[in-house]
Amino acid sequence: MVDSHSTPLRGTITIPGDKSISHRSIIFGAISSGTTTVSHFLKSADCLSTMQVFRDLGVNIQEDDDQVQIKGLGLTGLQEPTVDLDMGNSGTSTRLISGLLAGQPFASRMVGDASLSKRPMGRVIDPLTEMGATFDSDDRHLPMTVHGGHLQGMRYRLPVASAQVKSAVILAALQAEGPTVIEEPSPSRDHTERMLQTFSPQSISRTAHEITITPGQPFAGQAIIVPGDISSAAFWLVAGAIVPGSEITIKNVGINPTRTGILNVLDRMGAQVTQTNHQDQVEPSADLTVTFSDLQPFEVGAEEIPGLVDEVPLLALLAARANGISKITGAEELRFKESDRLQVVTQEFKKLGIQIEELPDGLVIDGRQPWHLEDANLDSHDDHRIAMTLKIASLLVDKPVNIKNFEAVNISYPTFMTDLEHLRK
Ligand SMILES: O=C(O)C1=C[C@@H](OP(=O)(O)O)[C@@H](O)[C@H](O)C1
Ligand SMILES: C=C(OP(=O)(O)O)C(=O)O
Repeated sequence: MVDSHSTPLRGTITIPGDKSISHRSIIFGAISSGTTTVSHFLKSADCLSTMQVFRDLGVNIQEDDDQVQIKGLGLTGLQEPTVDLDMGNSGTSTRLISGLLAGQPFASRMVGDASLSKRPMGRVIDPLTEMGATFDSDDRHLPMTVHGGHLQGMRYRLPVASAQVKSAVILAALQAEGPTVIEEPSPSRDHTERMLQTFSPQSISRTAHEITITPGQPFAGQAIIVPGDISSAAFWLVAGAIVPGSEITIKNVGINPTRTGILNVLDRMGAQVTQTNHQDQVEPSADLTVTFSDLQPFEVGAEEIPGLVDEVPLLALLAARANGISKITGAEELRFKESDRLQVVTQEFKKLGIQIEELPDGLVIDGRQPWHLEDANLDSHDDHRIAMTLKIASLLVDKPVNIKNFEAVNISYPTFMTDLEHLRK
């Protein structure tokens, strides 16, 4: 697609529902008794993959605009699939559903697209095997068949701070014999824990560093309202902070503290972001308003990465507009996402003339150097977050640029361009 120099972004938008919470609402709805209704469900390709997988496991799911109704079958009511379970592009679907299927009395074969088939699955195969499931896989990648087993509870310390791995172990532990205790090296997003607390409060207890799962408890269907996705809001928070003259309000954004790392970094940079209209249901939310401001450089290290893991490409863009050298380290996990996001951000930002250096575990960016467009053919590498980051970057380029496979935005934010057009008016 072709773009030209942009005007300030001004106005108010309501962004789509949170991707992580939308996936989990289907999973917990499916394994509960009774009906679960989900409002403001994210109808993006990733969440539709999760929805189709549960239909293939025999669950009745009805859709009406952004409302979804799930008729739960309980933990023992899922049916053996007669087709391959297609996870599309979604790491979250694959890893969380692997945990659930690890305890089911049948075999399920999971497949995915080219990008997902390159992503590591050993991180769920190892703990789930330790609990009693068995896996056939292509060198610990998709396609992968999980043979559900009779699971035993265990004590497990996560080797990486990953909400997907933690959630896979939680979903398996609900079906195990005896309790499971999970220790986290540093806190990752806790949507699974909060949802479990809502659907089945007796199943979970937690302290600052440990989660204990008690199997065999009842699950009751719920009415879930999904807040806006802070990882989608982040594109507008960054756009508002870097495009001169901008002021953007984003309504009803999820501000779970395990997800708000981007707000902390913006604050340290001197960006102006205000919060109003706080709500607190299963997940806290607020309206966020950002205004253009001068930005100071920042440093982000390993301990902050889990709270902003999907926002690292956007942090690189913020750094490229800051008045100094910024450094991101401890981010090697970025190499295992839809693309190698450290390598791809470096490659694509260099085309914009941004001073960026790739580290084994991060990035160094000098925002003081003016940008010079060196190559107008940008490439999303089929990665939704790269596509949207490059689109926001292109707002500051006064020549047309192309973004190859921009359609990747459909993975998490199908209405991204509609919201951009609204803010440009
Ligand atoms: O649990 C989740 O919903 C997610 C966890 C994160 O992945 P990791 O668990 O691999 O860090 C994140 O990058 C992904 O977009 C969504
Ligand atoms: C990494 C992401 O998602 P997933 O792991 O579910 O593919 C993402 O949305 O940036």
